[in-house]
Amino acid sequence: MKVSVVGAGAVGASCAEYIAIKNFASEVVLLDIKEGYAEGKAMDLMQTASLNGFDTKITGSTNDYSKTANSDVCVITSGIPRKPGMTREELIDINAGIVKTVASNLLTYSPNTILIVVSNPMDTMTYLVHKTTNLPKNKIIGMGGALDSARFKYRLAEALDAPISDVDGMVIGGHSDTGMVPLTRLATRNSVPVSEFISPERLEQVKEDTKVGGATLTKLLGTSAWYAPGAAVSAMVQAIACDQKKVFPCSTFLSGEYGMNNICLGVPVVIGKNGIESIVEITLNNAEKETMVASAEGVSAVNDLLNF
Ligand SMILES: NC(=O)c1ccc[n+]([C@@H]2O[C@H](COP(=O)([O-])OP(=O)(O)OC[C@H]3O[C@@H](n4cnc5c(N)ncnc54)[C@H](O)[C@@H]3O)[C@@H](O)[C@H]2O)c1
Ligand SMILES: O=C(O)C[C@H](O)C(=O)O
Repeated sequence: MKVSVVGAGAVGASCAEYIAIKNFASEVVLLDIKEGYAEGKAMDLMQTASLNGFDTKITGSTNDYSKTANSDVCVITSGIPRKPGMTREELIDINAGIVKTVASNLLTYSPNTILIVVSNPMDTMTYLVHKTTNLPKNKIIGMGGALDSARFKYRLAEALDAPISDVDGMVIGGHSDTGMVPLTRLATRNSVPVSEFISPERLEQVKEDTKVGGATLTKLLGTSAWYAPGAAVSAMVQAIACDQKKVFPCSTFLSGEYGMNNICLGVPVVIGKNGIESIVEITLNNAEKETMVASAEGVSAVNDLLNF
């Protein structure tokens, strides 16, 4: 399995590191536009190999896409991150141009690859890749829900004073401060609904803390987060590499599923060797459906700002 990661910044390097540490890929190519940067990150990471016990070969490239040729999976993390006080949507002008060019360059050398889109505003960037490439929809996957769900579980565990491994939960909808839909009704502690353990008010707080998870970290760090984003991408790449057929909420192009069309939005999907193997349509209650519709309206409004 060969994986290329474009953007050797905070998220790209973290993603490469987690992929290597999990030791399922033979090769990871890091590519960045900044001279020498990806080569430096790759060398630094390779010098952890004997310490961390992995055999994955990590190499770096300054904008030479021939090095990414025949990648099974490509990850797009290139672009600018937000600063405190900004929304992800404010990144659209700069990142749309970068994502469009990067996707096209990657596909020149790896026409059959599976593309994972990370750059923000992620649902709109995923939609842009759909509209500007010929890749089938199962091969374009937006990463947001896996990260948001990990943050949801962190907040649930905190509220329940439980180990994170005891809780389960999922966030669907748009990857934005207002568009996320944490499915509190379906969250469980060891198969028991979390509402058995905490009050409705505390559960509402968990939901709100989850939705602003990225903004909270951006305020603390001065730029957006990278460890959990990198781990989330690596889990998705592993699911493809090992044909795990795991369910992750991912941004995918909807053609009627969940009553939506012509939009990329976070819904549960099965991830395996073909990328998105299937979209899982779960039964939502009316309140959840309404929140999903509002979330989709928010993403569509941002999509409308794209100039293809
Ligand atoms: N979807 C998610 O859940 C999620 C999570 C975290 C970050 N993000 C997004 O990922 C992106 C990257 O975040 P980061 O913290 O790694 O930023 P960063 O600034 O640390 O890294 C971005 C890298 O992209 C490179 N780059 C810019 N233009 C390029 C081009 N045309 N070709 C190749 N490389 C190019 C830059 O040189 C830089 O090294 C941001 O848009 C951020 O908002 C998304
Ligand atoms: O919050 C951000 O801007 C980056 C990313 O989308 C995240 O959720 O960490």
